[in-house]
Amino acid sequence: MQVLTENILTTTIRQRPADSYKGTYGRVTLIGGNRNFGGAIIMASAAAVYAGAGLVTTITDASNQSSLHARLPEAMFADIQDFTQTRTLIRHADVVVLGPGLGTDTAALTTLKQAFQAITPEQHVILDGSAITLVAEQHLPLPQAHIIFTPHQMEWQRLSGLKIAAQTPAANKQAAATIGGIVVVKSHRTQIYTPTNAYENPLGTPAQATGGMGDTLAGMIGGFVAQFADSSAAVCAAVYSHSAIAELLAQQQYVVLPSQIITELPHFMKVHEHKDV
Ligand SMILES: NC(=O)C1=CN([C@@H]2O[C@H](COP(=O)(O)OP(=O)(O)OC[C@H]3O[C@@H](n4cnc5c(N)ncnc54)[C@H](O)[C@@H]3O)[C@@H](O)[C@H]2O)[C@@H](O)CC1
Ligand SMILES: Nc1ncnc2c1ncn2[C@@H]1O[C@H](COP(=O)(O)OP(=O)(O)O)[C@@H](O)[C@H]1O
Ligand SMILES: [Mg+2]
Repeated sequence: MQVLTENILTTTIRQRPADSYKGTYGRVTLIGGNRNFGGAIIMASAAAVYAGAGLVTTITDASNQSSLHARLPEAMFADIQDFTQTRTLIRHADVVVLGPGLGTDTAALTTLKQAFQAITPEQHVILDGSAITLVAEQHLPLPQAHIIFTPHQMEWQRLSGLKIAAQTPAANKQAAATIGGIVVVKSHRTQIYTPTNAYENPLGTPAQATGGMGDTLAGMIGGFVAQFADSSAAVCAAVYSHSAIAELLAQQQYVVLPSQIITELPHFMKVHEHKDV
């Protein structure tokens, strides 16, 4: 298990080329947020925008539209019940983030199945929260794509069948290889399993133990993967940045809110971008 260092930031976060436009930095489509969990998809969407994704579209319950736009006018909105539009928006995306606040009822399951049908093999798909629970409980076949799972330990138990106490690095590595893709097993010391390597994030603080912290990470991963070519490095850099910002804020705060991490992200990325000398 390789322990991540600050090096992952400077090797991954590149200086923006002058000759570029929003299309250069990727289209991210996020799907989630039922009537009760609108905050989850808003935080994930904001994290993707603040991480630097070029274009962000949020597909969510119609009841979340005005809060999304009040909070994040940079994001476009689509109604989660409009499957034709959802299919088109997925087709046009480079990265799809599926699951924050989606819920696990019949409507959520239908949305997830429709989304899976629209996904194409070259796309990067981040499966988080409810999407992982539904895949595990409904034994859903996964679409062909570059899939990144971001389970917390209970979601990882549902997906891998490994009880939390049995989630050792060796067992996790084997389960991740069987499932395929990249797996981010979130805990107070998050581990990342890629097809070729395993990494441990040495950072993180209990000040992060608050609802929405994982939704925020899922959106950050979406934003990083949309911009940086090496997707394993992009995932590692997003995980490291999320915890590093939290640790910085926790020097002065008892609890760190997900939205504070989002606000701090553009400055943090500027400080740690690769400098051409
Ligand atoms: N503001 C919002 O709208 C929020 C929406 N959320 C959404 O709510 C849905 C359900 O997610 P939840 O994770 O709350 O519910 P889950 O039922 O999936 O998981 C929580 C359960 O897992 C257990 N658990 C064991 N180890 C854990 C660990 N290391 N981390 C977290 N839980 C652990 C908890 O004790 C609890 O019983 C997701 O779609 C999520 O995105 C949550 O993110 C909370 C905030
Ligand atoms: N004690 C802790 N130390 C370090 N990181 C933590 C701690 N508690 C939670 N986190 C981090 O917060 C996030 C929680 O994710 P998750 O449970 O999916 O949150 P939510 O679904 O509420 O957004 C993960 O990135 C996890 O690593
Ligand atoms: Mg979560």
